[in-house]
Amino acid sequence: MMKKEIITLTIAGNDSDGSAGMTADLHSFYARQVYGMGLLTAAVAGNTTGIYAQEVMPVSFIQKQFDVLNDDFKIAALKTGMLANKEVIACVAANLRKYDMGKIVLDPVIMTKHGDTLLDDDAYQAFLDDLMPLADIITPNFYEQQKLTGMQLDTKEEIHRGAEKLQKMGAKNVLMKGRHDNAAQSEVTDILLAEDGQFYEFTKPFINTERINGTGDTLSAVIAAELAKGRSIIASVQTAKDFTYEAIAHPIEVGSKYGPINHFAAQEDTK
Ligand SMILES: Nc1ncnc2c1ncn2[C@@H]1O[C@H](COP(=O)(O)OP(=O)(O)O)[C@@H](O)[C@H]1O
Ligand SMILES: Cc1ncc(COP(=O)(O)O)c(N)n1
Repeated sequence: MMKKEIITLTIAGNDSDGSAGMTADLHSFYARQVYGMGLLTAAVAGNTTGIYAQEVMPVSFIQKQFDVLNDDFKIAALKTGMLANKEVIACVAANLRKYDMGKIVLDPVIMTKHGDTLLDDDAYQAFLDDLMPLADIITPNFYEQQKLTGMQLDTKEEIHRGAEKLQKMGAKNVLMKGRHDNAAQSEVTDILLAEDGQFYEFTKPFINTERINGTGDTLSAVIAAELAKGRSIIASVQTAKDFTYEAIAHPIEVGSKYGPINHFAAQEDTK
């Protein structure tokens, strides 16, 4: 009998150098053995030194991708990445309400590691109002946590309060990714506020490297892949944290500056 594949979707921008965005998501889906599909919202012209141009897809084209995918496939889980502006957010939110596309992982992509902006300033409110209530899990990094909560989150207590604020806005589970900007730190701890109101910590050693393009995409894509398989939030986050760590820990030589992470090694080393 033919094997029925588990379909996982990324709704994201493509980064031409393959380090981040849709390409990193598809690498991650493949490595976690789910069938990956890509609904394109935007494309950026980038390499390991930066992003030099970006184009947003017309909303009518994004709508068409939602319609044709839902006509033909049963999607088990999805993640969102670069959504660019409030018109794209409105389109994505309307379709996530219209179609049942399984579990929803919201990765609030705002800025790249080089400091290039991937979401308009006037789109945060739409993100909070229209998308947060639909999320099974949201995965903000340290910078995005401050932007979305409007709070300064330095201590663990403050991070807990910030996570509770995001959960009250509608996200069922909130994963507050840890800081990794201090060369002297020994660990990176991500804090999950789960649906049951409990906090869980996921800790790995800190790796002092500039080759971390696509870490956030990889983490959220693996969470989506594992949720698509029917695993729990906690098990999915644990696998995603382990996978992303292995991918950072085995550097590969691609490009001259802020390189990508290693999905090949992570595939072999993550259970
Ligand atoms: N230098 C690092 N050493 C170890 N883990 C890291 C490092 N950088 C990021 N991570 C981990 O990678 C995952 C993605 O986090 P992050 O890089 O903050 O996301 P983003 O790409 O959205 O900024 C998290 O689990 C985080 O803990
Ligand atoms: C098109 C696109 N989407 C998302 C990211 C975020 O990348 P990261 O995972 O490093 O935060 C990116 N750099 N480019």
